[in-house]
Amino acid sequence: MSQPDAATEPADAPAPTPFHRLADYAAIPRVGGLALSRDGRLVIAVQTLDPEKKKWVSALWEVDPEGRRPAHRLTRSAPGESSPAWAPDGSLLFTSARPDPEATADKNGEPKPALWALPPGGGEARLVLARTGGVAGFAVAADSGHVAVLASTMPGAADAEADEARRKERKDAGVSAVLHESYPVRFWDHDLGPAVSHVYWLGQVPPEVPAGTAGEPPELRDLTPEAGPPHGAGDEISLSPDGRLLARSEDVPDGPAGRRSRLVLQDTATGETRVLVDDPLADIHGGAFSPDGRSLVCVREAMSTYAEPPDYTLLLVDVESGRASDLTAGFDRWPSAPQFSADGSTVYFLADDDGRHAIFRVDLDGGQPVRLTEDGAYSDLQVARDGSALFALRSGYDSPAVPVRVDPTAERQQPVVLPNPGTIERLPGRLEEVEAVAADGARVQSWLVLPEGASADNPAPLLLWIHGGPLMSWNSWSWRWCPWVLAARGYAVLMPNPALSQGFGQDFVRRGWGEWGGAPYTDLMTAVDAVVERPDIDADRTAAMGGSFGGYMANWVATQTDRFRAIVTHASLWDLDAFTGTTDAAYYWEKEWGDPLREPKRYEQNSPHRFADAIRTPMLVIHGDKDYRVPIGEGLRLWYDLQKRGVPSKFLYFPDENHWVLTPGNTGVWYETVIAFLAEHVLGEEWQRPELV
Ligand SMILES: CC(=O)N[C@@H](C)C(=O)N[C@@H](C)C(=O)O
Repeated sequence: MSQPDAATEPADAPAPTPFHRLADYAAIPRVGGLALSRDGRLVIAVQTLDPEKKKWVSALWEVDPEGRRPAHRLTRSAPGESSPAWAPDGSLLFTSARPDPEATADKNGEPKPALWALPPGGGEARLVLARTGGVAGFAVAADSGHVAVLASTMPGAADAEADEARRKERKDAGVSAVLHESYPVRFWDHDLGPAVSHVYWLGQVPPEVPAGTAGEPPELRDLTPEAGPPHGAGDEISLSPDGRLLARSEDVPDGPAGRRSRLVLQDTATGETRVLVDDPLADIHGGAFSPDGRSLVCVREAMSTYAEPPDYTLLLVDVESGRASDLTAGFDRWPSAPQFSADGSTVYFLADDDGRHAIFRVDLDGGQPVRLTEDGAYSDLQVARDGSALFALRSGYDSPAVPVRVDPTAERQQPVVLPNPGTIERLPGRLEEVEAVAADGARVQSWLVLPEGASADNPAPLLLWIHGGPLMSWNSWSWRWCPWVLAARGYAVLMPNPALSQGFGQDFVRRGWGEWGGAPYTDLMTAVDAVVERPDIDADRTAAMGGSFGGYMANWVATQTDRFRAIVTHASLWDLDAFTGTTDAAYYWEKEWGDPLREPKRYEQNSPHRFADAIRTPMLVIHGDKDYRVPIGEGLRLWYDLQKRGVPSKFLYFPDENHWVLTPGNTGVWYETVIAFLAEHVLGEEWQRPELV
């Protein structure tokens, strides 16, 4: 960030917390990604600012699983390292776009991530595998150490040379066009095709060659030669512990312009493929093998329909017969990320539950899932091989993600936080959990961040933050929407989980299904009504903000009420019909809303653009041009509609950001512009235009 932050003290005075100055905030190390070796070594990925402060770069750090010693850094390079996974011999595999010190000739073009290995005893990392299109991911067999990799490959290219030649041919001819013959054509922020993802068998990681000797590139065998557009072989793979089987979820057509995923199993020696779980009414994904390799646990996501939201359950699948049984029948939450216990008798998984994203355990011999953790949101769950512990990353509104150790037998526990470089010493305020009751009796749970000093004598202005999805919930730390940055500037931030939020049961989702402007909106207002009654909140100085679906809702709020002094809407849906036809996965939305030509009702009832004339509240519109989830047309049309109507408004446009804002500089101006806009309209201060925009 190049700007001192206007909302704080002089640049040389020490700030009370890193949230008071945006430059300090950008410099907080960010933990993401955790891997546990079979002998209990733990590694995390940590992002820090590069020396020019132009990007966050990830490096691998080793963490003491006992929590006695401080974490220490294992890797260092300008492009960074990510996706760590341990091989059974104790070497650490990871991906990195770092240059190969042994390379004799420079291959032209953008450096792409390659597969690297750090030897078991430490020392220099060495290059294992590079591909022109990069290594997009890999899986390691837990016992045998065999490796399979994901790499994007040009159509018809039988080997790496042919792939490279085809890419070069297009480049030399100045061709970037793609001819599509199937739907979809984009994903989040990138085009699909002409190269698609393939799964290659690498086998054992080839031994290191003596320094100065040119080693042969490892031989790869294409396990998915038929992989075709749009998604190729997919991006989720796992290997059986002995490396003999590979499970992956494969994308298949589902009616015209529709897709769903099924689980396929491949013999890694012969390449022979069979469909293991295929359900025309569900997406199947996330397959994980049992320690004996005889079973798989995966997620079944019952597809939504016009009448019903999706629903999730875990399937236990017999690898030999393909017989599947429901492991979480009757569990009214949405399980994800399943993993077997060390002895194969239990499955651990994650699920949203009451404003948390908790770790659960379910035994294979029956019984209901048991919640192991009390507070917080967990990810990257790893099971110790001796069954003694679970390791994971934990975040919440009280902490960004940090590595923790969890007792696999205790219920509703607080985990042990392991020493790491990302722990925050002090937050600029305090966190409360609050609730309100909607007109139909439904409980609406919220998180409330209060700034230091908020009291009846000094009530804090209030920001309503609306989460995206909409099938999500506020429960985990976000660097992009961090309430503490606003708390450091004196605001209270309310983060409610209204109808459609996950973790409150299927009926709570049903309450808002197909009626976004209904219960989800009224629940939010119920949550605000309850909080503004508090003496430490200033009911008169309030604003509403949201991104993505949260942006949709911010727009809807603007059309329904004048109670807020300002609205901030980022990557927002404005005209639901136009959005559905241009988002990257239209079929996802048409299930809920119907075909806009044949069933226009839900579009007409819920599309904010139809009520544009009612908007009086000043609005800050924010959108990234590379957003293919909520295409830029939504932001442009909203902005035009506001300007045409003379609504006081500003448009913060990011020509090269996607659905999120990912670079430190742009993140800085996002916060600066939001803070300046709120200061003008909520605090009544003079408009201070951020210098760099
Ligand atoms: C395919 C799809 O649209 N998935 C949703 C989870 C999604 O991306 N929603 C966006 C609009 C959001 O609110 O985050």
